[in-house]
Amino acid sequence: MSEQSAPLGVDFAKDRAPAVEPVRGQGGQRAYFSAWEMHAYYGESYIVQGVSFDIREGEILALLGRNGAGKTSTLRAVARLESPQLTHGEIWLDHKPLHEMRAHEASRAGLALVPEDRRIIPGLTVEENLRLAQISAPHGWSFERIYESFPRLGERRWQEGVTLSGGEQQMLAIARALAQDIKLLLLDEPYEGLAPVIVQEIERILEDIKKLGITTVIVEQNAIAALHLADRAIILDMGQVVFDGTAQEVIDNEELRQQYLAL
Ligand SMILES: Nc1ncnc2c1ncn2[C@@H]1O[C@H](COP(=O)(O)OP(=O)(O)OP(=O)(O)O)[C@@H](O)[C@H]1O
Repeated sequence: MSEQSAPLGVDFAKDRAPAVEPVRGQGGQRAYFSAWEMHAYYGESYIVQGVSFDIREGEILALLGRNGAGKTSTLRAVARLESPQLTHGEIWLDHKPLHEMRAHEASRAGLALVPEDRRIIPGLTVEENLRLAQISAPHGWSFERIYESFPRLGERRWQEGVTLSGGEQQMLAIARALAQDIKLLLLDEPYEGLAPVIVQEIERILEDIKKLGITTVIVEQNAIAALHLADRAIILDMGQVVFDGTAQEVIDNEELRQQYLAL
């Protein structure tokens, strides 16, 4: 069966329609976001091996681990991209079953992935890239608000997006997510390959996003920077969750950092 024609691939979903969100949070509360027992494969390669985590509304979660631990794969599975293929598990966002959706439906349900390679559309200006994000309602931030928060983008609104510097492209990728009405922002290595001065600028933007209470997952090689931003952290190792706690607990636990983050 080709990936294109594959069913949603979540084995439990065959037995239940419509899906009913289970109560799993602490004290019988449903979490705002909940991933439960996600298993995902690239072809025969079993990469995401039973990953579960919850996020409260407005929280920032750092998703950490060494190279190859499965962080990007976990984000991609949550975003419902075709690869890796989710074969089992439940993913709920604000009571909506993402595991029953394809990527474009998950996006409409409020999920925005800012991928590591930023995916700026060639041939389009900064503003056209943003306009594309607002092709269907509901919209998020207005252009005015985006250009106020990202003045560099305002100055370059008529410039072709792919000719921006790496840091400006990262800003455009984040701004494009905010132009939609999002409930969960997934950031994959937002500081990757950027000069320290640009990292500081992106950090300031992410601090603003935090103040606005946008629920966010951040994957970052620069774990210390991510931990300073985050409220909570999970650590992955070989496709499994080996730690789930507060960001401060990771900062304070040198043994844990050495074992799983080489810090
Ligand atoms: N398209 C793919 N096909 C097959 N295997 C893949 C594919 N993409 C990633 N993998 C494998 O899945 C594992 C997890 O990769 P992933 O990119 O999720 O890790 P990561 O924690 O994000 O690492 P990094 O920090 O290096 O980006 C790795 O062993 C990787 O080689």
